[in-house]
Amino acid sequence: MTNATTAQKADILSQALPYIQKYNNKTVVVKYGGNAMLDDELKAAVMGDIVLLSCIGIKVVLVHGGGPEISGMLKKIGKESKFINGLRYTDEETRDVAQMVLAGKLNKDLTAQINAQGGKAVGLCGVDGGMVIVERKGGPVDYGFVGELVKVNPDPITDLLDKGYIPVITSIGMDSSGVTYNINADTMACYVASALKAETIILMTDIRGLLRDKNDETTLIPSVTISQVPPLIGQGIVAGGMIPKVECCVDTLKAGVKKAAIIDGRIVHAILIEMLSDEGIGTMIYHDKKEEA
Ligand SMILES: Nc1ncnc2c1ncn2[C@@H]1O[C@H](COP(=O)(O)OP(=O)(O)O)[C@@H](O)[C@H]1O
Ligand SMILES: CC(=O)N[C@@H](CCC(=O)OP(=O)(O)O)C(=O)O
Repeated sequence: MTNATTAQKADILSQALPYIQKYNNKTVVVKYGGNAMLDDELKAAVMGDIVLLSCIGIKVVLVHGGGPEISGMLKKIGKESKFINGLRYTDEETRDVAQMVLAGKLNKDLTAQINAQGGKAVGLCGVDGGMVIVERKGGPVDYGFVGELVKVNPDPITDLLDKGYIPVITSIGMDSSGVTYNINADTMACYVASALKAETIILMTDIRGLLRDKNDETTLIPSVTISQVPPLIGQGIVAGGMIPKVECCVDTLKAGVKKAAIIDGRIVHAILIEMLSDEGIGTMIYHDKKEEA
């Protein structure tokens, strides 16, 4: 589009009007993380898109992870990362590293980038304002200091949104006695979007979307319904880090979020294409009966 004439640019802008109207004053949760967050140029473009969405009256909440950066820091201190079902096994030292990397480094870097591009961002994690209360994740597998939801207090987020700020939230929570926990960032995005009853949740990742064969990008599944998800996991088609993503989409839809999509964060302006055009990219997850909310 660099060679577009002024008239073409005006035309594209005017085509975005219905979408701008559709999302005006609505809450949209964007999850960003993984390898899609490692490229500085791409990261700056994503933060620019977030600022743009905020400027056109959309209440954007950015939830971010930083798994590769946590793994990198653990490696520096001589610790190997271990994942079970897409979740990091988090001993106490790993929890401390995750907290430092996510809440200390990445949250402030992303907040700074948005502010530098003219946005008004405030960086938080689930501990701030007692926003995300969790307990140690139960079940047959011990994940260590991985948190599972007890409750979300969305007030700090809605207060910021009402004042025109962009909340930038990372995936550390606390229990009722003040112990902090590591949370998968997709799961955190689900907690936040569900509590806010957001219009849409968009998960940006480093792959085209949900694939029938994860090694073949031509096998993109453009849409699935909630009831099609468990068999996809059961048959091993959805595995690893894709599990918390699809589960996040299903849980948010069940909580009343209208639209959930997994999109390719490596595509420049992927969020704008997804939100402000008819060109759905990636995979959309729907309710079984309602094709489009
Ligand atoms: N069916 C599938 N379709 C797409 N990706 C899949 C699938 N099953 C497993 N994956 C893996 O899930 C990864 C995305 O999860 P993850 O690496 O945790 O993302 P992020 O770091 O962006 O949160 C993909 O890169 C891919 O390797
Ligand atoms: C429990 C758990 O797995 N926590 C994640 C939190 C970060 C994350 O999810 O980051 P991405 O979105 O970049 O993958 C972790 O430690 O890697």
